[in-house]
Amino acid sequence: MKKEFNHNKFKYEVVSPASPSSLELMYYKDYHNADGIYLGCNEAFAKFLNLPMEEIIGHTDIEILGESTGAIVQALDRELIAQKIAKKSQGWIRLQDGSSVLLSTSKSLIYNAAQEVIGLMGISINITDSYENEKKLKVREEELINSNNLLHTIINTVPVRIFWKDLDLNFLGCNELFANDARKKDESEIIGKSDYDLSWKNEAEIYRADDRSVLDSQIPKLFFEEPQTNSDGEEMWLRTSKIPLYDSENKLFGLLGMYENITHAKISANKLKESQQHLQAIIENEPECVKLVDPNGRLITMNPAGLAMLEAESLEVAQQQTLVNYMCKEWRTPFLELHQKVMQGLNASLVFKIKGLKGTSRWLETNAVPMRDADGDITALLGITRDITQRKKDEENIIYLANYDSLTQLPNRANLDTTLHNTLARAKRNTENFALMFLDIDNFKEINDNLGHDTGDKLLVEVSRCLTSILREEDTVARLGGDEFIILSPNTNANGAHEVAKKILKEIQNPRYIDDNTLSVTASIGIGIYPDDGEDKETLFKNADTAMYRSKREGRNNYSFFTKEMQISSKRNLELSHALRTALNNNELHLVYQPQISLHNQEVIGAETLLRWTHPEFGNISPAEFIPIAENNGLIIEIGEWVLRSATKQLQIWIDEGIKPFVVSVNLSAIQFRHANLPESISEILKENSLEAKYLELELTESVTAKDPHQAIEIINAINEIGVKISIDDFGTGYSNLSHLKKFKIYKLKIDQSFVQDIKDDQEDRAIVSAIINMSDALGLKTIAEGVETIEQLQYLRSQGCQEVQGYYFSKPLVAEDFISFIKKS
Ligand SMILES: Nc1nc2c(ncn2[C@@H]2O[C@@H]3COP(=O)(O)O[C@H]4[C@@H](O)[C@H](n5cnc6c(=O)[nH]c(N)nc65)O[C@@H]4COP(=O)(O)O[C@H]3[C@H]2O)c(=O)[nH]1
Repeated sequence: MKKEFNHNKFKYEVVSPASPSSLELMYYKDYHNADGIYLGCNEAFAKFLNLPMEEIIGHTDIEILGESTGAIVQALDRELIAQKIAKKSQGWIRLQDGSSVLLSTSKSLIYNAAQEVIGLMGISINITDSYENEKKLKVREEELINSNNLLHTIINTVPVRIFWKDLDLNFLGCNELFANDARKKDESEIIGKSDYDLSWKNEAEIYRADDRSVLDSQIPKLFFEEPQTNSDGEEMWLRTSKIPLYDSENKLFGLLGMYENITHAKISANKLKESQQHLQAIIENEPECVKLVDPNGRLITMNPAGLAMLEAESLEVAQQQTLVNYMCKEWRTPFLELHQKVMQGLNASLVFKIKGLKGTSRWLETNAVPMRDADGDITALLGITRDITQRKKDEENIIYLANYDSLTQLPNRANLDTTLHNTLARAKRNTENFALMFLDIDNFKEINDNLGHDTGDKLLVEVSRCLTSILREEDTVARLGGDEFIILSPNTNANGAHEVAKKILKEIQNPRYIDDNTLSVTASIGIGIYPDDGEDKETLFKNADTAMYRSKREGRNNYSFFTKEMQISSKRNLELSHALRTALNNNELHLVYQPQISLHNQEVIGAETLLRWTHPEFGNISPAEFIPIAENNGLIIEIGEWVLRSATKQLQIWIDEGIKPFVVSVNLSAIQFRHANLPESISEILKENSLEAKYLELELTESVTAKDPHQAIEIINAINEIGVKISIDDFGTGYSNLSHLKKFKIYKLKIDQSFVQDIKDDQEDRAIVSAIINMSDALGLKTIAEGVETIEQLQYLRSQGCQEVQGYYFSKPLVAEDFISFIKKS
């Protein structure tokens, strides 16, 4: 049977006293039977469950809280009842609306008189909110701890010294690095101390002044550099920032200071600055231009030497135009190419010409390299530029000197060679003619010798001017040296050359007033025409030269074209010249002797020695042909000596053989005559052959003595001193000066055979012969006539008082044996 529960009483006694607290949930349940029917609860409980009282009282937990929560509550209740203990517990329960609440519950058991548990009373407090608050608080606390830890870690990890001070400038805290700098264990030894208490006492006042200024102004002072002395007395450099500190109410309570030790950086920076200054000083004083040009070709900077080259008073003035505008036009593109090359990372150099702001032109040579930033990107062109104007001038001068004749400023041989080379190439290409002329001023040596080299030089300059003015622009006049000029006339045939040569001969004769002398000169010209007279440089040169000699031979003041006949003769000349070199050794030379007869008694009084050359291939070659060749190739000295030696030797042999001594005359070439040791050589030869000097006579042509009469007198005197006689050959053909003739110690004049030949018919020749004999007589000289072939000639000569003769009339030149027979016969 169900035991009735006096719930009204219970309600009064148990629920009421607790009811003042609206937070406490009170209830009691009947557990007389096991279902735990609610017998009562307070308003708060009903409100908590959001149920009217009548839906609670008389109902079980399963009915009120639902199957699962109700069963759990009932199980807990039953556990208490079984254990017969009251219990305070906390636990979540899930309400019918799905929400969960945390209840702090105290449950007490209700006994009947028989001490049997008949019910249970519970008081619960909904602590869900306080639990949540507590949880949030805990999270915040943890966050705070974490951020504190983080801050602490940061403060002690960053490589920056950090400290903070109060308004009295005492330390409130610091990081480990700061404590370390102050040689303290940690911040505990810093807190409360001032800068005066730390190792940087000396700087304390500076720091505090900074602190005060930050606190007074409440304006942060950032990144300033200041010194510090550490406890070891070493000076350090700091980069410091100081910031005012505010509390949560925005009230200033101190300052935060941070600094980095920048001693190393400072030293490096100082060193860098120092070396930069050093470098700057070098660049400023560098005599070469140092410049930086940006990628767009604008001048970034330039040293004074560079500004001077641009004739700019300052960098700003120089920067008013882009650098390329200073270049002379033809150098702008190469300069832009150089700039581009450097901007692509290559080194480059260039020689170019600029015009400065004041108009001065300069040659410059630049070496340019790319300048890169820390990332390796090219930011500018660095150029070192030197002024090479003088070098260029020198080079031009050298090129000029190498190509132009310094006296006349005409192209020289080297220059002519190049021009000739080009003219040849063009003429070949276009099948054109051109003329090459050799021009030699007639008797220039006499002008030089008589009027002096200065006058000679001035004359050459005048002649050069004359030639240049006559010729076309495309013609070239070159001076080869001395009085030799070359005229190169492109696109000119023989007719054209003919006109040019005529014009030159006419104009060159114009009188010129030089150094108080009025000079009128003539010239001899030789002309070669391409391609007829030579298809290459050498042949043309040679042939024009040959033609020029023809002009000379033909009396000067004229021009000659090169001819086939000259070509043959020049070929033969060349061959003979070669053959002559071996003639002596091959015994191809021998002497013949032509008797000289006294008209007084018809006796042989002498012999003229004449040279003969018999070549195995060319046969007998006339001395008139080979002597000039020997003179040209220099063999005349050797051959002349051989003649002298052989003739004197032969005479001595004859004398030794008992022949009555007579005089042998030997022809002396002009070259032999002027050879330095002629007198010594004659003495030696005479000595060698033990011949008395009086038996030797030397024949000189008139021209030999005419060339340099003063020198000729000296040589003749020296020969006379040895005792050797001298006669003048071919007299009458040259330009002998009678006054000079008197001074020469000669003893005989030889009348040239050209006068003798026509004596019979030519009145003029007769007059000349007669005049020579008379003059010779007057000067106390003997006369001999050569080339006497007829009795008429002989008679005339005798009638005029000529003393000696030689010629075919008496005998041809004879070999030694025949000559001796001739003597013996006569
Ligand atoms: N028509 C004609 N000719 C006659 C007559 N009598 C002599 N002759 C030639 O006339 C030339 C005279 O010699 P030259 O006037 O000294 O002219 C010489 C002389 O200048 C030069 N010569 C010859 N031998 C020597 C030498 O050993 N040394 C040098 N330097 N010159 C030489 O060569 C020239 C020519 O010599 P050659 O041919 O031997 O010619 C010789 C001689 O053979 C004559 O009655 N009628």
